[in-house]
Amino acid sequence: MTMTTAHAHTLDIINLNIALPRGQRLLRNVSLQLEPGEVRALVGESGAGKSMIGKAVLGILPHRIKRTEGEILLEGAHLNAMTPATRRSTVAKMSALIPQDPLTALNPVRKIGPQITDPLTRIHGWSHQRALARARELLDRVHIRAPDRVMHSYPHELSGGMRQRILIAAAFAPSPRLIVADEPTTALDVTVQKQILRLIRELQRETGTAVLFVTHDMGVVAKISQKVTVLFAGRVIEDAATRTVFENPAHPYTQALIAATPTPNVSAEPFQPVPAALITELHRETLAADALYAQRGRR
Ligand SMILES: Nc1ncnc2c1ncn2[C@@H]1O[C@H](COP(=O)(O)OP(=O)(O)OP(=O)(O)O)[C@@H](O)[C@H]1O
Repeated sequence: MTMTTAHAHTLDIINLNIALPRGQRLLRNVSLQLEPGEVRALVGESGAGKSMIGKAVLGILPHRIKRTEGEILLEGAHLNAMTPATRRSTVAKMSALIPQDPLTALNPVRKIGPQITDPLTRIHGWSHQRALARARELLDRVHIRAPDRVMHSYPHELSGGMRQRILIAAAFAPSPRLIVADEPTTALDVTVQKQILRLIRELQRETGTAVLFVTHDMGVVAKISQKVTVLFAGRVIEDAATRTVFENPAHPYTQALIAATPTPNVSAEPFQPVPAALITELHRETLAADALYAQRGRR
C-alpha cells in the first residue's frame, strides 16, 4: 500500500475490519473510495455497519471496538500510521460530521454562536472576527433568519429543523475536504427532511466537499449520491454508480432493497419486503466468511 499523494482519493478505505474485543467482526473487509466533490451513500438495514464506517473514519469508534485490519487514508495520508494526537488534529482539520440527532449533538448549556465559532478558532486557527463573519454567512446560507439572535440562543429554544440547519452550517463553515453525514434527516419530520436534504446537496455542490452519506433509505440514495456502497452485516454487497445501481442492480439484495423502497409518483407494484430466504442466505455467507477469516488467522 503506497502513498499516492499526487492523485489521492479524498477518502480511501482499504480492507477495513472492525471487531469487538472477543473477535466478533462488525466490519468485514470493507473497501471504498470517495473522490473530491463526490457524494457516496452508505446504505443498508439497521446494524449493517454504516455508522461504524463513519466512526472509524472520524476516529470516534465506541470504547472496546477496534480496527483489527485495514487502512484509512484521508487525501493519501495514512490515518492509522499517525500518533493519536496527530490523527485527531488531522481529522478535525480535514473533516466534519453532520450527526443524526441535532439535539444531543449540541451542548445544551452553551449558546449556539460559540458552538459554531469555537472549532473555527481552536482547530482552524481563525481570528474570532473571521469565525463570527463565517458563522453569520453560513447561517444565512442555511436560511436562518436573524443569525445574530440565533447565535445568542440556546439549543432548546430552537426547532429540530433549525438545530440541524445549524449543524450543517457548522460542518461546512471551515470548508472541510470530507463530511460524514450520519442519517442527518432521520430524526426530523418528513417535510423538514426534504429541506435538509436539499440544503446538504446545494452546499455540497457549492463547496465541492466530498460527503459520505449514511442512510437506510434508497429514496435518499437516489436524491443525493453519485456512488453507493450497499452493506449487509458489515460486508460490502455492492459498490457502483448510483444510476447503475437503480437501473441495473447487480446483487439480489440490492434489488430487494430497491423493491422495498416506496417510489413517489410511480404507481408501480406494492413494495416488497426483503425476502427472508435472501437474508438467511446472506447470514450463512457471512458466517462462512468469518470462519474462513478466523482460519487464516486474519490472513
Ligand atoms: N457500542 C457498541 N458496542 C457493541 N456493538 C455495537 C456498538 N455500536 C454498534 N454495535 C454493533 O455494530 C454493528 C454495526 O452498527 P452500526 O451502528 O454501524 O449500524 P448501522 O448500519 O449504522 O445501523 P443503524 O441504521 O441502526 O444506525 C451492529 O451489529 C451493532 O449492533
